[in-house]
Amino acid sequence: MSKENKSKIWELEPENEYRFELDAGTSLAITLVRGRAEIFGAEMVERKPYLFGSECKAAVFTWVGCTIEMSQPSTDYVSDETPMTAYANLHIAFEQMRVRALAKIHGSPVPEASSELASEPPRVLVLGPENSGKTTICKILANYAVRTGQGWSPLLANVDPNEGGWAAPGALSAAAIHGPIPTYSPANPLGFAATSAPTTLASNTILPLSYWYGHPDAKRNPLLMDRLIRNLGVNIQEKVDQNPEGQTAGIIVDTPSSFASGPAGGNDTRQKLIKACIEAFRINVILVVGHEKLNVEMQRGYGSLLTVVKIPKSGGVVELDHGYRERVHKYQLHAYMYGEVIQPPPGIKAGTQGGETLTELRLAPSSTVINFSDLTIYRIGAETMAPSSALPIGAARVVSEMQPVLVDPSQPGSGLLNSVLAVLAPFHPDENERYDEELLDLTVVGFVVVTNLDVPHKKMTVLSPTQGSLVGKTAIVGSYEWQE
Ligand SMILES: Nc1ncnc2c1ncn2[C@@H]1O[C@H](COP(=O)(O)OP(=O)(O)OP(=O)(O)O)[C@@H](O)[C@H]1O
Repeated sequence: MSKENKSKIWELEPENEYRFELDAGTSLAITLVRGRAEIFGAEMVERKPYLFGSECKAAVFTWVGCTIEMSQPSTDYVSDETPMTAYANLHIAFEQMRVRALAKIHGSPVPEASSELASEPPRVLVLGPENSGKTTICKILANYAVRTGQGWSPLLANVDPNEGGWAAPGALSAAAIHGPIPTYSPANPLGFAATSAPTTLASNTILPLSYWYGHPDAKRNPLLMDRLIRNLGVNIQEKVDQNPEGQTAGIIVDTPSSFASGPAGGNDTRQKLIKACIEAFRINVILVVGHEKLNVEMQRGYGSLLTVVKIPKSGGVVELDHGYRERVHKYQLHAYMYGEVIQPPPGIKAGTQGGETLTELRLAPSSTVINFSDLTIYRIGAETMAPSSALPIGAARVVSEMQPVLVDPSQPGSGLLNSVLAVLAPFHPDENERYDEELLDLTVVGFVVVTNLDVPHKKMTVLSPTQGSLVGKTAIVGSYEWQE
């Protein structure tokens, strides 16, 4: 049998979903042969092979029925039980909020609404336990909004540092979504970002705003999480104030699963972080994915101020274990540096990744040797091996959670080798506007990885996706490491 003959045709009934999971090192191509279909809300174009790789797990859903053809997947099945109707109804409710919000700004008659809240742009917080499909729901809702043809560009904010989003894992970020978000690899879960390759843009590139938290677990440094969430909120609010009309599409916020699990009660860390999100993004709708206790807790805490809706979890969501998540972080950093080009499976000649042709997605990072003194590196809050002279005057060895501590690359145990560093935007040019913790409020301009430390010569080698000079720049190191 020729390799081409291994492809398989599936006929999907209306409202059915074809689900698949790929093993490491394999790729898959799916072609829509007839009918209409979508991948997490992004419509497929007929007769175009869509490639998937890097252990992608996803689904092709159809409202009206379709025929799809695919090359050999690892695990696959069709389900006729999906929560898509519930998600579509949510989208319709949000759409009405957008239309009313826009009418209000234009001074046009506002269609009847049951409450004052319903005439505001939807500002949605998605909460749920691990593997409940939160990120996927955010993607579906954003994709349905851009698909309406009304010109909406909803903001998508990712406050789950474990997710990666458009930047490196460890970042919190937000971006305006102008076109459908493709799903083809967990290395780019929220679509193509321009952060690593401003000159090699895919047509549907996203320009995110990012802050660096630096660790996978939101509870490791809740004070820093709180501050960065509020920074994102302030930044977004500035944009809303400049262009209220452009922001009627609203915002959708994806959260870490740790926000959903833990003891109830107002003083709990996760409660504080949920509150930080609600305040920072001026949330008016909370979606709780398949979690009765959390739903009741949110109803009690916020039900009188905003709308709390419990929504079903999809049976298709895959349980992701720790090993998989670590591999995904590697894929993400590799894709950040080199781009990601999925090799088509045997028999497929030309494929697309989320509708983009492959050649545009390959990058060439640069490896540069710099002096230790060229780049100033800090670690936030953690005790480091820095000499006491590097600590702020009067500070004891125990440092506060928010204290930026200078890292000396020449000290043994600096922890810099193979570390991911977030390079920050410059400090305020006016000395009088500077303040102690300004570092925490600077956005990320890019990421580099320390690939070699030459202590005797006080030099280090860094891998960077762009050629830009690092001299005089400031960077933060967290707990992420990467080796090719
Ligand atoms: N209907 C589906 N069919 C197949 N795979 C799916 C489906 N829905 C989600 N998935 C996959 O399941 C995995 C987990 O989903 P997702 O990332 O949305 O969950 P999450 O709740 O955000 O996870 P986390 O615990 O990281 O916060 C992802 O790989 C996603 O692509």
